[in-house]
Amino acid sequence: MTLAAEQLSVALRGREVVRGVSFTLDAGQFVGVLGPNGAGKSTLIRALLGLLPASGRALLNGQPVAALPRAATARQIAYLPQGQALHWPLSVERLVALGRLPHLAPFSRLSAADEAAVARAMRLAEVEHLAHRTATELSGGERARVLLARALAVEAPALIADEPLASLDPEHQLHGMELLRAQAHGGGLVVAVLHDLALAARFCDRVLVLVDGRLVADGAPPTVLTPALLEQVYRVHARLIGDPPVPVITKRIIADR
Ligand SMILES: Nc1ncnc2c1ncn2[C@@H]1O[C@H](COP(=O)(O)OP(=O)(O)OP(=O)(O)O)[C@@H](O)[C@H]1O
Repeated sequence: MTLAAEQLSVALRGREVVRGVSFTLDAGQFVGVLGPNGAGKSTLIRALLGLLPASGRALLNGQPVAALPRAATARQIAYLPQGQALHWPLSVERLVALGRLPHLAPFSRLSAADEAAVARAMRLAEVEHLAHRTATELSGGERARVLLARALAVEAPALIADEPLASLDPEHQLHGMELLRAQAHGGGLVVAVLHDLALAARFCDRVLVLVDGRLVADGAPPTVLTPALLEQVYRVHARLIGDPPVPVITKRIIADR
């Protein structure tokens, strides 16, 4: 499994928000996508998935994503969008089972293998105890973990998660990162948009940093997440602690006016 961007650019309402981004991501990697609010991370991901018109190319195993049938892409890449709202009062188990849709023929029922994938995903995401709850009645963090389970239930070779840690408590953030890393190190490709730099440094194999739509850094966290880069990118001071080094944000840089 490889996922690549070749000079990928996206304009929204006439403004270029992703600008000439190129990289190749391989199976076995846990890749963090970092950058300030509005940098273009979600837009880049949606363009990679072929969900937005873009110039340049997004390539899945060397094939242009834009030319692939949507169902084929959905079987290859599970997508967990940012902050998804739930509208239907489905049980959690049925919501997670929606992750199997890309594998099902129209109007067909879940096979035993589909049921097993749903059970596996719920176990991995530690949401089995929520199975019979109504999804619209979950807390924000519970909902986030159930939606992660739905993405895991796809059992796709790649998983792209847009801010999967948002609204998770510290224990579940750690569990989420362990789970995503295990998926990658088990042979998958995992890409996650993250704002927690310390967790990205601890868990990711590689980080991509976007600023104003451009890819400004790409590499292993210790080489990328230096205090100098964090000053430039996020306008914060940071200290590195531990080995491997993990950045701790200490204060904002207030520009002189
Ligand atoms: N539908 C849209 N129409 C016009 N502009 C948009 C649209 N969606 C996003 N944008 C703009 O594109 C830029 C990039 O947005 P994007 O959501 O990709 O950023 P992001 O890096 O994911 O941010 P965040 O960390 O805040 O989630 C932002 O300036 C945003 O306001």
